[in-house]
Amino acid sequence: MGLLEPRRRPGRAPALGPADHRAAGDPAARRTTTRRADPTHRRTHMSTDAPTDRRAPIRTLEDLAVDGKRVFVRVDFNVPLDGDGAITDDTRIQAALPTLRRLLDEGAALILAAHLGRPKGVDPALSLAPVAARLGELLGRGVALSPEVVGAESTRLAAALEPGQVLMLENVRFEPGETKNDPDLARAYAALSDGIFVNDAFGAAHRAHASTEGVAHHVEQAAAGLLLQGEVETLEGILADPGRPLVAIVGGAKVTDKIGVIDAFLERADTILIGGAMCFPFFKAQGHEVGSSLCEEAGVEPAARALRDAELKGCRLLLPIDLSLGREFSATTEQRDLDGVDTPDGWMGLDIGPKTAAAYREEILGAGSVFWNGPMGAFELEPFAPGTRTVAEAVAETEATTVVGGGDSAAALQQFGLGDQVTHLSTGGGASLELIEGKALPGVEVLRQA
Ligand SMILES: Nc1ncnc2c1ncn2[C@@H]1O[C@H](COP(=O)(O)OP(=O)(O)O)[C@@H](O)[C@H]1O
Ligand SMILES: O=C(OP(=O)(O)O)[C@H](O)COP(=O)(O)O
Repeated sequence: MGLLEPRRRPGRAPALGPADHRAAGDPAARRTTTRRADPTHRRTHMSTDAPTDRRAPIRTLEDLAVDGKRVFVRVDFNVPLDGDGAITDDTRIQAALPTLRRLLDEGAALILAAHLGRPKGVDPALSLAPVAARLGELLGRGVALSPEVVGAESTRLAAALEPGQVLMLENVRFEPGETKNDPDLARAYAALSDGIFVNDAFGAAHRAHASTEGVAHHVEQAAAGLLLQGEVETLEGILADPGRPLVAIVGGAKVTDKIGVIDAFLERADTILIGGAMCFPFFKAQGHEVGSSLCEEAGVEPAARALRDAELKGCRLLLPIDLSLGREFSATTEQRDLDGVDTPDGWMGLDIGPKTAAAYREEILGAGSVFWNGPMGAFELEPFAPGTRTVAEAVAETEATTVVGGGDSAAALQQFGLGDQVTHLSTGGGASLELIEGKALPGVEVLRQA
């Protein structure tokens, strides 16, 4: 995703859907094992190797005393802007409101820190001014913006704060020490507060930066905000104790970026549904023709290994059985359906076909829990949106617990007007994937109780 592009909810007895019957009798379904999803099935290793089992709990707002205190709050307000610098999607600002309102209601004054884009030094186009203005509207109170990140002016403005007031610092990435996790900068952040740090920036929790990780070492109290806490609990929950069957849908463009996620789900999921350009390295590994489809060469070997691992681990890894083809990556390109997956020369697969979409829909409707990351095709091109739309509608419709891991799948859900019909729509793309992979997120680890 581009820097300023959009960032982008009980289980039922899972009946075997028609897709199971069709696929079980149909070698073209390319499932690598024939084991059926069994709702009573719990892998024994589930309880032993969930990535977070051994970690201490995270400190939360319950652990803080903020009345009459100035609190340094890190939020992820990395929102998309249009060419005129106007915010086109304020989801991330809205998502932080419960934390901010609660701290204000408890008598705190807030010093907010956030990044926008990836500036190299000060860049007026990436000022947080429009964000401060929008936050002020949403909170119904003024939000002052310091013209700098740290320095005499920020110190003066922070010192003058009364309970209930909000000060936003300029884009923390205007300071070169931010992304280097410079301890002096981290100390300067802490000094603006009364020794209290709240991290609610889940989308940036995979970054060990001065305002996400470093500052926590220089305050007396550090805790997770409600958003970060909810994100971590939900994502860890779907790994540790998912409703069965657990169906993971992995799409998008690059296997190499998401092989860690596929590996994590090979250990835990009952079924993995592969879509998007992600399927072509799998097809290549199986000896199929991919035509001029986007097929990441470096993904072929990991895909072959994932196919072998799926057999070994008894995870159903399903690949498309039909495709929607175009001549080129364009909304106006010549289009045809392919019943099968051997893509002819001069054509590229730009979406899963209707049979695949219908089969994936049945898997999702029969799931106890669903995790989705990555679109099923080039959904931003209307002719190639139907596969992603069918999956999005099934994710919205299923009674399963549904977790969508940010990024383009979250954008797709919003595009189809279904963003509010899932159990959990993550505000973090990279952060949610790293957490699912079992990686430690620095911005979360630093909040664990000693
Ligand atoms: N078959 C395909 N061919 C080309 N591009 C595709 C195809 N399927 C999906 N894509 C592209 O993949 C991109 C999203 O991939 P990715 O960044 O991996 O997803 P996410 O942001 O959800 O992690 C979209 O821009 C979409 O156009
Ligand atoms: O938008 C973000 O990440 P995401 O695109 O992975 O959801 C976060 O604000 C982190 O931004 P960064 O990837 O510039 O550190």
